Amino acid sequence: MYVSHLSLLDFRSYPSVDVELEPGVNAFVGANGQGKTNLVEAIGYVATLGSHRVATDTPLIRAGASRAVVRTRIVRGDRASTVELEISQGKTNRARINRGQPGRARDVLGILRTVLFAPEDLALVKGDPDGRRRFLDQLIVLMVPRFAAVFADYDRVLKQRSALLKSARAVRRSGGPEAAATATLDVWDGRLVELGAEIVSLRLQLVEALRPVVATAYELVSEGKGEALLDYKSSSTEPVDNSPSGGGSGGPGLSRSAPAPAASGGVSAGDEGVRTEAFRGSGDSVEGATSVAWIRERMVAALDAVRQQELDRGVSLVGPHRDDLLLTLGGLPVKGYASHGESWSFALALRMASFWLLGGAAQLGTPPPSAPAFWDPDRGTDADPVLILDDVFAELDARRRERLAELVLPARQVLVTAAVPEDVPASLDGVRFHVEPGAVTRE
Ligand SMILES: Nc1ncnc2c1ncn2[C@@H]1O[C@H](COP(=O)(O)OP(=O)(O)OP(=O)(O)O)[C@@H](O)[C@H]1O
Repeated sequence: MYVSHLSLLDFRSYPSVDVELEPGVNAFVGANGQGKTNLVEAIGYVATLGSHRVATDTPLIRAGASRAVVRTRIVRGDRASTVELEISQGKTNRARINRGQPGRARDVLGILRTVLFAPEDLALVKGDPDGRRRFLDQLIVLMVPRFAAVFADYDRVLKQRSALLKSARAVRRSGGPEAAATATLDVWDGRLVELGAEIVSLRLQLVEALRPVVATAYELVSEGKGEALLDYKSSSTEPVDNSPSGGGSGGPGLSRSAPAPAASGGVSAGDEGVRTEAFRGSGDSVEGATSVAWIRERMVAALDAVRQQELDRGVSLVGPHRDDLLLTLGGLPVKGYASHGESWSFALALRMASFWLLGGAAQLGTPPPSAPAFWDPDRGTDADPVLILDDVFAELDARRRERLAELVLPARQVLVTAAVPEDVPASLDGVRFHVEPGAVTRE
């Protein structure tokens, strides 16, 4: 697929702009702060309904305006769709597809797929677990848009449950009775487990599918220096982390998980908890430990074990919001051990692997990787995502620049931003645009 037209109204620094794009490479070049990232951020927003730079929508609306509009034309095979998104201050965002009636923004998910590389990706490997959870969840929604509702429901339940825990703590501190709050807590626990187990299961399946692809991508990006491994660490089966940010190394408080059921091929979660690494290369044995029913069981037990701690602290300690994607290189954690260059290569490998998994591998002429079990990929119909490389080449040395350029070149469409023309590798030949405040001119 590719984006053939982008039109912005009051989005970031643009009062109004129209850009015709081509399949292949489109490079946006201009000095710092001219609005290059704003353009690709808008395209990424149409695919994910989120920005790679900010967590809320307000900064996306031009200062002084009350709403922003992003309109794109997306070509897939011999079909074209128009998607128009209205981002409003203090109101629900709306979407129009093919100039139809305005509807829910969420309905546009799945029409455009993008994989975006940006300097912010370094935080994906070096930062808090939150970014890595978002990486997994965003990829799941790109594959199966309807799961966006599961994530949204989980967030809502988590908020309600956490508020309840806080008020129970306050009642208790003032010497009041806790019984009413804990009875309501049981109801929220049911919803938390139901939705949480589904999310953990999806993530485990995705990690399983990503693992070999990330290893290959890392080998290609770094030219074979070290083995890149992924592993999923679940708070539902691991000891609870008592640190304020959560998701770090385990601390005391929760008994170790029981072995997986016989249906899982006898794989013991044991000291490893639900660590997908335990299932590497073990064929169908991963199914038992990724089954929603099995995870649900573990989550119920984990919640039971931490109930008192949760009431003491007023915080939800178990569930996918406390999990992490563990990244290791040559047996050592990336965070805290890997060099700057190695961390960068790992981040690039995660994005490259996402691109291949979403269908980009077809362009490379290599066999497509195995899809996660929850996804039935629609390969072969121009499904490969649009690749966005935002300010990435300036961060890489000459060899890795060429390496990355080689890998992305076969993609159906690549959008590149760079402050100076020399930052775009010569092999990425295509259309160039000059960007200056409020205007984008094709060269
Ligand atoms: N909501 C907004 N309203 C008005 N201007 C905004 C808004 N958000 C960002 N800007 C402006 O947009 C500009 C940044 O644009 P952008 O991040 O696209 O720059 P860039 O060309 O990618 O720069 P660099 O090369 O430094 O990464 C800044 O001048 C910033 O003040």
